[in-house]
Amino acid sequence: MAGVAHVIVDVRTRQLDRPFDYAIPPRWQGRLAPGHRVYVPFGRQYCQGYVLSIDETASGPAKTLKPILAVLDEIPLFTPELLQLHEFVRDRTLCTHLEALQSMIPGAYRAHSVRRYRAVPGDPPALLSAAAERLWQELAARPQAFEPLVRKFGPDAALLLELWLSSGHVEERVEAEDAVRAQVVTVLVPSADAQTLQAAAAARARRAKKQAVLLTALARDKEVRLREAGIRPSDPAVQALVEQGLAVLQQQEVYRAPVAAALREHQPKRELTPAQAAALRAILQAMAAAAGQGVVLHGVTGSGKTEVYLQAIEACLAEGGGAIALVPEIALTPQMVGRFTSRFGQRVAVLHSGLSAGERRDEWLRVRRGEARVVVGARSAIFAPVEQLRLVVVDEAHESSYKQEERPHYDAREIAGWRARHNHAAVVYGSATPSMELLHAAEQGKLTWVSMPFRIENRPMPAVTIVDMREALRQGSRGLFSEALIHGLEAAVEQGQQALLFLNRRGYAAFVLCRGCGESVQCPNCDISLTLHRHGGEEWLQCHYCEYRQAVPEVCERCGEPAVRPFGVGTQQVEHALHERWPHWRVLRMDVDTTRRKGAHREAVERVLNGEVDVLLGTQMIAKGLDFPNVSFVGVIAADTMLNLPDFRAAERTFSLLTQVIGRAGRAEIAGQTVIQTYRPDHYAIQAAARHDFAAFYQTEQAYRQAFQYPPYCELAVFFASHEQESYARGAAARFERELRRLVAAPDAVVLPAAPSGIRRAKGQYRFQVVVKYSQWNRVKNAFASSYAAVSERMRKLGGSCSLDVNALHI
Ligand SMILES: Nc1ncnc2c1ncn2[C@@H]1O[C@H](COP(=O)(O)OP(=O)(O)OP(=O)(O)O)[C@@H](O)[C@H]1O
Ligand SMILES: [Zn+2]
Ligand SMILES: [Zn+2]
Repeated sequence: MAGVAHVIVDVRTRQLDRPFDYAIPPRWQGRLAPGHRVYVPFGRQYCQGYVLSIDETASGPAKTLKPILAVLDEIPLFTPELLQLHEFVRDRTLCTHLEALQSMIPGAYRAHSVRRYRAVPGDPPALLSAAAERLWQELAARPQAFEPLVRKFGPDAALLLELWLSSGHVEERVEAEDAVRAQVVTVLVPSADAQTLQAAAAARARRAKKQAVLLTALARDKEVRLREAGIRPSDPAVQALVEQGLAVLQQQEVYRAPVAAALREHQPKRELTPAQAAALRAILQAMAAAAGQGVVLHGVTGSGKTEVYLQAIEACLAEGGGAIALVPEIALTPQMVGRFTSRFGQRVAVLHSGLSAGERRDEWLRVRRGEARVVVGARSAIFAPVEQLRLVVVDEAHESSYKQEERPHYDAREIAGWRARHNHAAVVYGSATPSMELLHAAEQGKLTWVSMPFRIENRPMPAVTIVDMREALRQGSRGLFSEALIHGLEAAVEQGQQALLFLNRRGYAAFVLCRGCGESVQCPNCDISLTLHRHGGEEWLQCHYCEYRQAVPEVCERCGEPAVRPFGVGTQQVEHALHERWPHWRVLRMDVDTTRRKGAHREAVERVLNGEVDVLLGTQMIAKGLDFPNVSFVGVIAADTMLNLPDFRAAERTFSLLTQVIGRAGRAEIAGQTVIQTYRPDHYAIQAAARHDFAAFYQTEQAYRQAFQYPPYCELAVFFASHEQESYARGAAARFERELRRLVAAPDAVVLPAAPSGIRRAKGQYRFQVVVKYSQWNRVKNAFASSYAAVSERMRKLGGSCSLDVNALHI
């Protein structure tokens, strides 16, 4: 009886998207389990693979099967739950086994192969040169990997190794090595009891002081981490203790601790307000029901949602359960992470893209080993291997960053629902502006709706003034700041409070335009205008899509007029205008351009909290989730930038973003004032946000979505084809459309005609798309899968690429 493992190999081709059979070598039998990561031969190469299932009883043909070469981890990386979940992800997003599996684990767990050489005991080969002699000595000492040998001895080493391999003097082994491995430290541990150690220490107190110190430390702490103690393993004192049998040297694994992104903000546990207590009760009930129930927590900005999450998780831990809390792009929410880590300490693991690969690996491993029971993280943390999961919290549940834009196109909110059902747990979707989808699901009775309609201590919502910029323009004002905005800023800063200025566009100006002929300067690779940047005395044009840069032309490239002028305002321009007008104010700008460096975001938040900033100016990243008690004024420079995007969610996004940014004002003792500048003061999204009137916005928006059949009244799928040549991209989209129309029809699906994407060309690739509206994924998924297969492979051979985003947020 041999046993066969069904393995998904790490080779990226759609045709290989099935398990392959491998023989389980005798020494792994009974130990190998589904979810284990293994190392296998495949074709003429070696690669890592994931065991999907095992057939212990299989025999016969197993003889001819290739064997598993190694098992890469002590425990299977994938729990049985995650293996099941990968099937769901595959089914829901039409991705491959490999894509689904790899999206669940940290990138550090990607092994590559290392070839290692070992001298075969016995007579050495003829050593004809000094170099050969040295190489042989090196190999005789211990096995060596190929790359370092060649680096050390030059290309001749490769020839010699070939020669010795064929003469049988050297053996070769292929081993797997992870991209990022465990961090190990050398520790000295006692091999005698405390009494013996103390006696030995006393005996050496005079003659061998260093040994005595080490022995005392060993008796007390049971180990000495040598690097921390500033002692080398080769130190004579260490060696002496080892030789005398009093201690041994060991390699010990240590976790890398991620601290960079979190703020040490300790917040004591609070007495809940009645609204918070009611919300907590609803969550605990959902947990107790053990039926995978979902709760929408609709709490206005500053209503104290975080405290409710923290206490729900505490209850969950008290019952021995685990929890996952998702936050959007965690690097942007250092306060949230800080509140979790200061409340739960070592029981929390933090997982997000701001960590180094090593930190992420170690945090993940702490979860897998059951040492951390609470996970706080961004989108992919929804796959954290938390066992006995009782609660999933999705904070700011309306955020589009929960949807993965690349393959596999999963939505973490949906995965949260799956995991809650699978574990008989509960899921909470918290937001000040729940999405239309959440509202719809609640109306259909699929989710429970809980409201916290007031701020903590009944603090008032900020007062909002809408400024009609058309009016200001008519009255001859050309400045960036209206009278009301200037007044609000000055009032706040003069009273020692802080102000926040929001503008959703980075750079200096939106684009440059020739006044002679009306032409703007376009990116050569993309179908969009270049953005003007001005910083540190320099000026350049930059593409926000592909990062292409060029100088600002002095004359128009089309008509030759020296009339190229900037249009549209960006954050750099606002920063400049603030400096001009109020030179003594301390202004901090926060956008993608100022926060690229690791930790930059946390530092900025800290500076605001420490009162080192008068005006915080920035894009989306200052609009959400931050809790600054001293901010009394919020100004929105231009509310229309988001409204004008060609997206059916533009109104919802505007409403949500304005509500969030207004909500940053007046969160503590001081009352909040806000000013919104806009060219469309009557738009329902702006009006509703200004009046804090959720119901009004939702009613209008719902009617519109229903009339035009947009989500939540259907789902959208977008097929994308891109190619350097326009005709290929168009052709692939047309073919997909044709295939799909052949297989599905209304009412199951409405297939819209193939058309160029919003940005027709990006990064040198033409892009065409097909949008499909459907209502039940199960009724259309097979048609999608086969239409996609009919197009994608051919497109890949032509040097282009395709993608299919189902349950898409945008078109
Ligand atoms: N029960 C309580 N008593 C006193 N203060 C509280 C209580 N609960 C929360 N707070 C404080 O109220 C403030 C706002 O809470 P929190 O940041 O959780 O708001 P939120 O609901 O998440 O709002 P937003 O959606 O705007 O992020 C915080 O400073 C928090 O410490
Ligand atoms: Zn011109
Ligand atoms: Zn570009």
